[in-house]
Amino acid sequence: MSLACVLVINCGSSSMKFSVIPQDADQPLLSGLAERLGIDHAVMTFKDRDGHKSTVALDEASHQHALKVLFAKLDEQQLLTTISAIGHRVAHGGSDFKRSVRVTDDVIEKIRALSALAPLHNPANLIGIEAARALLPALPQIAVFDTAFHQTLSPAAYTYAIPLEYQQDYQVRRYGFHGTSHRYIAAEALASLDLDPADHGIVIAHLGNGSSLCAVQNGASVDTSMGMTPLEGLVMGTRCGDLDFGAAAYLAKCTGQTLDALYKMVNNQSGLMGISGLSSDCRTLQQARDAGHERAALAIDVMVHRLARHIGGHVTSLKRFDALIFTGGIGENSALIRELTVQRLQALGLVLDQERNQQMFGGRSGVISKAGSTKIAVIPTNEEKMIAMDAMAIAGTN
Ligand SMILES: Nc1ncnc2c1ncn2[C@@H]1O[C@H](COP(=O)(O)OP(=O)(O)O)[C@@H](O)[C@H]1O
Ligand SMILES: CC(=O)OP(=O)(O)O
Ligand SMILES: [Mg+2]
Repeated sequence: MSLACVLVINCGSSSMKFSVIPQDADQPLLSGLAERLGIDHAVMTFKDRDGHKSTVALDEASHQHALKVLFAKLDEQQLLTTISAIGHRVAHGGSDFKRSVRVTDDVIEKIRALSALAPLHNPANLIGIEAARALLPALPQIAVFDTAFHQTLSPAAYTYAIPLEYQQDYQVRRYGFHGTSHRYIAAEALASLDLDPADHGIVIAHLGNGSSLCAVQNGASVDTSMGMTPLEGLVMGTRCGDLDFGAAAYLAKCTGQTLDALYKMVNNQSGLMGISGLSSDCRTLQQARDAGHERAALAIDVMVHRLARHIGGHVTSLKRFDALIFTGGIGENSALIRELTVQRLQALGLVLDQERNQQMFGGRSGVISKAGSTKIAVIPTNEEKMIAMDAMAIAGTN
């Protein structure tokens, strides 16, 4: 085994995920997560190649400090010298970035300029890039954008129906997110579902804390549910997804809240959390629903209703419909959400195999539809692997 590894860094608003991936193997040598950054009681969890976990408290709840602790750990485990490139997840690449790129001063400035379009994500991504640059200045850094895979959307799919000047002057349009995950799943599906590379159509449901759908025609994204920001579309952990702008304007008038306050409300206090009043976590809500918690049950119903409705919409953006694929923490693990969703899709010819559905969790992959149905499958996503592959390709050729 060659020792060359890619360090993958995914800085979220309050977390930092990382993974050390060898060039010639799938399994990370070390991976983990720093949580509660910017809040308090921040902790960092490491998982070694055998799956053993250890957790340390962070003295300082910042991304910079979390990166320092990570680099100290890499040094202690003699992994630091194996790293030959660093790959970063960047949420918003706007119209500037159609593919992954090597980070330069100019790239950093463009990512900074796009921060207004992804205020929860891009500033955190930049902290990761700048801290890694300061700590390991000699290594090539590669930015991998959530938006890049959706650059194939047609104007019909990305244009909002407001005066076109706003798109021309302010780049207000649909960009879409989770593209690294959708790209990975689209490639995996080709082989595992035996699709014709030149003639296929699939809908991917990436359901995690943030959730989005993607319609993929012959390997290219043709439609997606997230918009100019990662707020639009499906019901998520704390994000409301689609909301009538009229309702927001009415609320602003009735409650006297500013636009900023309402923007925080729809991003941070809505979705599953807002409806249930209990939690943003799907697992917690499923347990509460089983115990008779009415608002938890309503939150799940609303999420599933929106999901099925959008899947139907995304099918209309395809020329043919070969498969519905579930991925992400909820999509990969929740037999209940998959069952409730597919129940609503009978008109599309989707029929679930109950037994197979129940067996699909914890990283398993397979078809969960009955014979004769349009295929339904679960495929675990791997954004880190995709980021590592891009980083290796770009670092190796530059
Ligand atoms: N067994 C499970 N059943 C239902 N939901 C689950 C299960 N395991 C994880 N989830 C849900 O997955 C979501 C997190 O998804 P994930 O993709 O890991 O998040 P992130 O977007 O932060 O990467 C949470 O809502 C969590 O409750
Ligand atoms: C873009 C987005 O929603 O990302 P996440 O799922 O990490 O919040
Ligand atoms: Mg996610």
